[in-house]
Amino acid sequence: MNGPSKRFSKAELDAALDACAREPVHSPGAIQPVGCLISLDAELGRVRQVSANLETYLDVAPEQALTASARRLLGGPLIERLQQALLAPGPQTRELTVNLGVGRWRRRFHVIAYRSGQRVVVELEPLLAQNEHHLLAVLNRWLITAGEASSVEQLHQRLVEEVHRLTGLDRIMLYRFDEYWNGSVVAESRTGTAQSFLGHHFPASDIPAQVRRLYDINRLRSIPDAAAAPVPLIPAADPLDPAPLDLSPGILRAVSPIHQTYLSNMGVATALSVALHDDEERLGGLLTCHGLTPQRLSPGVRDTVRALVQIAVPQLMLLHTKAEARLMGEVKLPHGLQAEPHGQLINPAQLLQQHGETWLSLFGADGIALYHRQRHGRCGSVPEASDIEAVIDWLPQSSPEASLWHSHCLKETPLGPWRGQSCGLLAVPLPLDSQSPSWLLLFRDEQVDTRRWAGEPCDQAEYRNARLVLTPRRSFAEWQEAVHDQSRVWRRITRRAAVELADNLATLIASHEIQLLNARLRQVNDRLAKMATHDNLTGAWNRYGSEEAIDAEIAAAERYHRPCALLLFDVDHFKVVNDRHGHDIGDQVLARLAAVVRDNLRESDHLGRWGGEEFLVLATSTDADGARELAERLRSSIAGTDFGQASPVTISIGIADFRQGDTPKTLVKRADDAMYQAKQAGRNCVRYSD
Ligand SMILES: Nc1nc2c(ncn2[C@@H]2O[C@H](COP(=O)(O)OP(=O)(O)OP(=O)(O)O)[C@@H](O)[C@H]2O)c(=O)[nH]1
Repeated sequence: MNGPSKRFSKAELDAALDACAREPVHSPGAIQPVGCLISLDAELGRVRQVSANLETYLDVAPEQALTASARRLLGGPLIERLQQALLAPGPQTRELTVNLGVGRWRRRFHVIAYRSGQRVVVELEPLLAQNEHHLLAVLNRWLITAGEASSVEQLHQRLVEEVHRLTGLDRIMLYRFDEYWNGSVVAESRTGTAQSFLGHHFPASDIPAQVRRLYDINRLRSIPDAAAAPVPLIPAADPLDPAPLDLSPGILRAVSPIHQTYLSNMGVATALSVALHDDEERLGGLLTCHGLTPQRLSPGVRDTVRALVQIAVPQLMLLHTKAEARLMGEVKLPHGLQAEPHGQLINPAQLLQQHGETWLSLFGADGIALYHRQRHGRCGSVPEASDIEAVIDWLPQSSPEASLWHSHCLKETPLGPWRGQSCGLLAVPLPLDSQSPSWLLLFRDEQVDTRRWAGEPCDQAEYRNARLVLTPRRSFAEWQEAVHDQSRVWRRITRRAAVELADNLATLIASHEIQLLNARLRQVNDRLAKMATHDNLTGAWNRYGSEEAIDAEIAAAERYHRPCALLLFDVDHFKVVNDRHGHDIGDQVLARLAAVVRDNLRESDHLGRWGGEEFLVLATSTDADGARELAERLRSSIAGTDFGQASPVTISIGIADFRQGDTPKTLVKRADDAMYQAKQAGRNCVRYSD
């Protein structure tokens, strides 16, 4: 930015701005000449102040009015109506239509009455003979047109066009404030003679804070003739109440000289503005109508303009909410998102590889980084990895409890040194309950913004009586200013969507990590279960697992009357193997033997280690003959296997087939007896228990 002024220091300008901000615009002690004003005491008995032009409207000289009673000046019926109206609860201002005066002075007036401190102010504005029946039709039509607008921009445009048609003024503009109260014209409808201000920026000082506050009190400001000389109040100060009369709620309040000059420099003779407040009652913009020649709008037309705006505002909020909801919908993570290959922690880099580009375009960002568990993923224009670390270190100190941090001018923040080519950052912490915080970081590069100002904003002060005062710009010709080191601002809707995305990411990460934890728990449990039922050396069931399997198989055999057999076998002279070759070789023999046996079994048969060098095979759906065949196959396979230095290795097998009434104990006992017989018979053979 070029700095606040080429000619004045910041301190000088700040002082001038301060003085401007203290100008009592709400109590100028004067009114516009399109009507007259009478200030009464709180009881509506005495007249305390009148506008100097009273005679023009009521044919009563101010001096005479000041000595008269309110009843005498305004008539008993009006005073009684005002008393009733002001006593009843309701809006601050009361509006009535009355006939006042006698003879040729009798006229219809629009009356606005309101309390101002301990006084009652009555503003009278003569009514023009206008047929205003069409106003209701305008409102009815607008209710439909406004409701049909499909975007904020379309509704803005329709509003300025509708007001243009209704008022016939030369230029209707919709003016929106940014966060710093600078304004820009976002929609316009005008006649060919009026200069266009569409897209122009106006500095915050054009509508200073105390003027903005007036719009909070009174949403409508009407200036039928900007050049008209203000009409003072007589006497200038109320002798019984020296507090200046606050005219904020009324319609006639005089225009401040600085504003008069401003409008005249702009070529504006008539101005009408209506405030647009957002759902938090913050002044968000103004609908401003300009006429190039002085024109009076009737109270009915003014009220209709105000009503058009009032109808548009909730519709605008609805459209904003819809746009926001659309964006929120788009930051929802796809259902069943393949976050990471099974069994791995969320990898931010991979997540951004999949979705980074989509998110960049949704948020209008140039770079995005996701930081989680000391790892970060990046996509687009993002500062160096070490700079990201510095940013992450600093962020929690900036506002520890905040749901986000953002800047569109990083150069002016402590992150300046690490910003790289990024000028804007929107940082949202992921709401995860973890020791080290996780962040979603959106970056924007510099956007050299060529701002079209209506008039050069820095040429707004001059020395008067050795004091710097703000002056309205003399020229409203377009003036361009290049704004550097800034990105586009992070709008509220974008900020909300980023918080939503961070929430969604946190949910994804948390559920993924819980799944991971569950998978690990399952693995550990499986291992523990295996350890409880299996033998470590051979992979066969251990004694406990074997017993469980025999129990289950006997129960099934009994229930379904299906055969099963138990083969119990023991390595012959295994002690010799250990003694000769050592225990390790003995172990290897057992492991090899189990593998050979397993190779000879069907899926449904089971191998168990009964103890030491004694094994069993539980052969399901196998009768005595099948068991004999299997036993012989096992025996010969072992005898024919090369066990290296421990060879030859042989086994003796005892077989017992299931008989109705068998228990595990009886079945094992018969198999054990048969195996004993095999040993007795010289080993390396099979015996069947009859
Ligand atoms: N290496 C090793 N040896 C084992 C293991 N379990 C039992 N043994 C050994 O196996 C041998 C069994 O010896 P014995 O009961 O006398 O029977 P055997 O020498 O096989 O003789 P028979 O059964 O009568 O043919 C003992 O020396 C045990 O120490 C084991 O897990 N590893």
